Amino acid sequence: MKITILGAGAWGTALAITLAKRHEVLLWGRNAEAMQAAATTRENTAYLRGFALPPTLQVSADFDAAVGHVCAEPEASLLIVASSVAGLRALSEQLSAYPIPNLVWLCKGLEEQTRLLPHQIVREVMGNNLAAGALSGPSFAQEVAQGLPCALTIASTDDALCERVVEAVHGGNIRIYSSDDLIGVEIGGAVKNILAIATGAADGLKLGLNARAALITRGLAEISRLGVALGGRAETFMGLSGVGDLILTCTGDLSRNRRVGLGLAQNKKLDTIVAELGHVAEGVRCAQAVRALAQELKVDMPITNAVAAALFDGGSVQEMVAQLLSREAREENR
Ligand SMILES: NC(=O)C1=CN([C@@H]2O[C@H](COP(=O)(O)OP(=O)(O)OC[C@H]3O[C@@H](n4cnc5c(N)ncnc54)[C@H](O)[C@@H]3O)[C@@H](O)[C@H]2O)C=CC1
Ligand SMILES: O=C(CO)COP(=O)(O)O
Repeated sequence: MKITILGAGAWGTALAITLAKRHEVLLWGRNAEAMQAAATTRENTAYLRGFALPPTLQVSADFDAAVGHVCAEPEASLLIVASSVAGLRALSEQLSAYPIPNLVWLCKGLEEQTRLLPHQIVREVMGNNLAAGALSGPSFAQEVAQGLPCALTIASTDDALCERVVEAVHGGNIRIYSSDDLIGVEIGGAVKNILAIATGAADGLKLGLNARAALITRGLAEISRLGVALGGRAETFMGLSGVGDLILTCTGDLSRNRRVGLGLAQNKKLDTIVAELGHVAEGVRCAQAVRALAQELKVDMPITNAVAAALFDGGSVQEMVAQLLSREAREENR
């Protein structure tokens, strides 16, 4: 199969390395100099240092050639957008000029200004008729690049697209499950990043494993409440893109979002933490949007609110913890 991956960040590069073992893969990045260097040194030093790009993997900064790679054979190709949420709209607009056969995106979050989920951005720009979906689930780029086992969910209402993604990605050490609950899968992927910031902060403050378990569990309740209010299905949040990715991101030190929380606990400034990461932390970008959406829908999301306050309202993580602990007692399942 011919596969183009648009976006040569950590995740796009890791997936390209993996899929190039089985398919004709082209990895596109917008920085021509960096792509030229990656093509020559066979390493993406800016985003995924230490992992060799397979000799068969094509690397390019030529957008037209990258999209042409998959448009020529629509029956045997897949286009994957691996940018951050912030880049999805611009890339969708660029793609509108091409006869795209099918499209998958990997980003997790809400668009900051519009509060839209990735599938809503794609539909707004490219219309409803495109075969499209989100590939999500617990998947640290570095582990996937190493070839370690991983399970993901492809979410789309288009069965043929799900089959195409299974054909392209399932196999070796990667398992792909399908779901038609796009809202549920995308809400799980977006909100877990905010909860990973909270858990990183709690761990950084050395609040203990009990606190960590409580945050993850009550975080799952927040994801589920918001997701159901938006039309997602409760069972989705018990799956890979819900509790699966939540556990990974809250507990794994490879998580950039968790590292934001750890940095806040050291009283570092948010700007400094983000600059040191060198990668996107989507939880920072969408915490305000999720807080506003929850308020609008009257969904109770105290952990999300506390994280947004610590990030943007001048609060400290110590205050965040105090605020959460001072809440009144309540029934667990309401
Ligand atoms: N790194 C990981 O382990 C995983 C990341 N994700 C998600 O995938 C998305 C990308 O993550 P990473 O690759 O890790 O981020 P990264 O920070 O390593 O790279 C971000 C990529 O997005 C590109 N980008 C940003 N704005 C763009 C624009 N306007 N036009 C074109 N490209 C643009 C950057 O050039 C870069 O290639 C995020 O939404 C992240 O939450 C999902 C699963 C795993
Ligand atoms: O989504 C991820 C793993 O599934 C990566 O999480 P971070 O963006 O926090 O590193």
